[in-house]
Amino acid sequence: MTGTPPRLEVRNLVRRFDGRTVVDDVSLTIEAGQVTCLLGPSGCGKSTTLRMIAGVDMQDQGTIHVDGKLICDTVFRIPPERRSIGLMFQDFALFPHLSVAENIAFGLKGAATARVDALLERVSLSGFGPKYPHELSGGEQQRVALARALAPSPRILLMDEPFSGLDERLRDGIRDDTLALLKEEGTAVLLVTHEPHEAMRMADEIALMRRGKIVQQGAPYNIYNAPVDREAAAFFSDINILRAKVQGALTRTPFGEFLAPGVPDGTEVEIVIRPQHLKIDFDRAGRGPNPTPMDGTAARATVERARFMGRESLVEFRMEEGGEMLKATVPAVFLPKPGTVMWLMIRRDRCFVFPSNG
Ligand SMILES: Nc1ncnc2c1ncn2[C@@H]1O[C@H](COP(=O)(O)OP(=O)(O)OP(=O)(O)O)[C@@H](O)[C@H]1O
Repeated sequence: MTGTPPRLEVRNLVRRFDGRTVVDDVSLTIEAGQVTCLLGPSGCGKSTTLRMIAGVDMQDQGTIHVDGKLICDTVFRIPPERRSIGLMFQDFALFPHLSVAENIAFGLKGAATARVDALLERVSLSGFGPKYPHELSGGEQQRVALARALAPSPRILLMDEPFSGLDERLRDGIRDDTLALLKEEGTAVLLVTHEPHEAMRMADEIALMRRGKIVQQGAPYNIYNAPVDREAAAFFSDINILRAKVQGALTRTPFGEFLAPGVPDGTEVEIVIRPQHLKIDFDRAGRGPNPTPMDGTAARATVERARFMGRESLVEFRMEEGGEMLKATVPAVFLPKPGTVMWLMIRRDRCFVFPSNG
């Protein structure tokens, strides 16, 4: 790799309000042309992190660098308007008394017409320049806000829940269009969201945040398929949990043994299984499918409930051994009658074993 510094580098940011640590030692780097999603539940400190990077709030500890240059520590501080950082918020915050063209030109110096026209065309709003924000639909306002944020070609764009004000059915299309434009512009983007689906759709990298800390960071595939703990797994989908005790670095379940290396004997562990990783097979006169190394042992279970969810069916089973309830999703119409005996297997490579949190 070349020695080019990252576009944005945040090191060890801490922010306290009334003695409570709301952002707790957050570090992040974002490269040019990369979209990073700061993902976490409401109140975990995402917006506060963004506000410090924007310069509208100040950290109690830590540093922020852009292209290797210090823009803020606890003593030195470049004001927000000189950071070359663009902002886009949930409510779009367009100036109501300015036309669309004036809104987009707002952060530009000198002759701006060519850039405004090019951006209007790029967001499919050619001819909308003289209109006013109140004359636009939510989706059109979003595109104007995006064009305005990108007009001065900021080094970094910070986006705080930029799609949450939009009609659910329009959101995915708008997300895709927005992503395409962000990639063309080559800006480094930090996007705050509480929606895993949005992060999976938009992000090159996800930083998963919880109670002020980044608990895991990586490509969406890795975050989904190698979660650091049960909470991280549960943030992305419904999960099933099987509890079992460890004996000799192994734990026994109805689905066979699982490795639990380094876990002391007698410790309770949780085996986490996503509903789509349960495989269902029919009972053949009391016999089930033969075990494979990938799927391990099959276990008998009885259907308790089956519901059609539109894209998939959700089937709830009670395990014969142990009596635990497990949910399975099937990508089709599959509605077995309650009481039906079936066999379940699990994708062993997609299960996670974590020490029990009690
Ligand atoms: N100026 C402030 N004074 C006191 N407490 C604050 C202030 N700003 C934020 N907080 C608190 O800090 C915590 C984190 O807030 P923040 O807005 O960063 O979370 P968030 O993850 O962005 O959540 P949301 O998505 O709900 O906005 C919250 O408990 C909030 O009440």
